[in-house]
Amino acid sequence: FLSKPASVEVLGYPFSGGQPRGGVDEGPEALVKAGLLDQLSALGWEVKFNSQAMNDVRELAVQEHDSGIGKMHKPLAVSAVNERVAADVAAIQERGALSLTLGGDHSLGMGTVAGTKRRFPEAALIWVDAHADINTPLTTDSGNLHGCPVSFLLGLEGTDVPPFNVWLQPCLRPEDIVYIGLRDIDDKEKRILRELGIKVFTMHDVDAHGIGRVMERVLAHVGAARPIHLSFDVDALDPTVAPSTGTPVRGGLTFREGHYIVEAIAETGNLVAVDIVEVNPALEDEASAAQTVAIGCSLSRAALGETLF
Ligand SMILES: N[C@@H](CSCCS(N)(=O)=O)C(=O)O
Ligand SMILES: [Mn+2]
Ligand SMILES: [Mn+2]
Ligand SMILES: [Mn+2]
Repeated sequence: FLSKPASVEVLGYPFSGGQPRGGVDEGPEALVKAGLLDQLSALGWEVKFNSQAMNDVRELAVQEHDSGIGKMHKPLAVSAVNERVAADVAAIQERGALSLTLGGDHSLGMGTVAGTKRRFPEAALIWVDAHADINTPLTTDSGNLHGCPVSFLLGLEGTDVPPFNVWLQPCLRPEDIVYIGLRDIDDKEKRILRELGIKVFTMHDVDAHGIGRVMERVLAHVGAARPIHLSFDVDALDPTVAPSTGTPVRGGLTFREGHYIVEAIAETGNLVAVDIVEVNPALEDEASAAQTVAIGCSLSRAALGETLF
């Protein structure tokens, strides 16, 4: 699906409005400072970094009178930022490049996936996460919109609200999405997942079958000839592996399981978009932050084809 020679356009969105913890907006800068762009060039990719988008989002993130609509926190900021994200990602893919989005919190998935779906309506979505991020404005308890992007993409009840519905139309079908790594799902989210028959591989499945078999099943569900959007929340990894993230949950993916997921997807040659989100360099100690940033870089390299041999 990508024109050759392969070029990757990197978007860094310093956005934290989908959740309450400061620092996740420092994720993009930390990943770039760690040398990610040079690392991707070293893999042979033509790399472009959109620093203008990074600065624009800092402004879009500040919205007046952004007190919640219903229970939602900062809906105006989340909507304004993601409207821009969708346009940026779609434009990158119109140019035949792969889009790599560095977060920032996972509410950015609303924009990145909407952008991919404009260019590739048939795209599949692989959501690697400890959480399902499928709460709606009506089911959320926290009001944090980083727990809701998938419901907006599906157009579930309660998501057809301004300002989101000004720019976002439902663009994802339940059969388009596959989850890997789930282990902290709210009761109302479980009901949604079951009612929609969404494909879910929890940590229990990873334990039972091993990551190799799980990926065979994930890719069989996706199908061999479909563009793939990978949205990777680093909290899918075990907190001992990626400690600096806002909502850590014990019992996560090992370093190798996380990388194998990405390697197996990269191997298909069908990857058109990657999100690496929820890296929060302000959390825990400096060593933990450096470790988490380094893993964000290595997952990005794996997505762009870096292999062990
Ligand atoms: N389900 C919870 C937690 S959501 C965690 C969001 S993320 N993007 O996975 O960190 C909620 O809705 O607040
Ligand atoms: Mn998430
Ligand atoms: Mn998560
Ligand atoms: Mn999180």
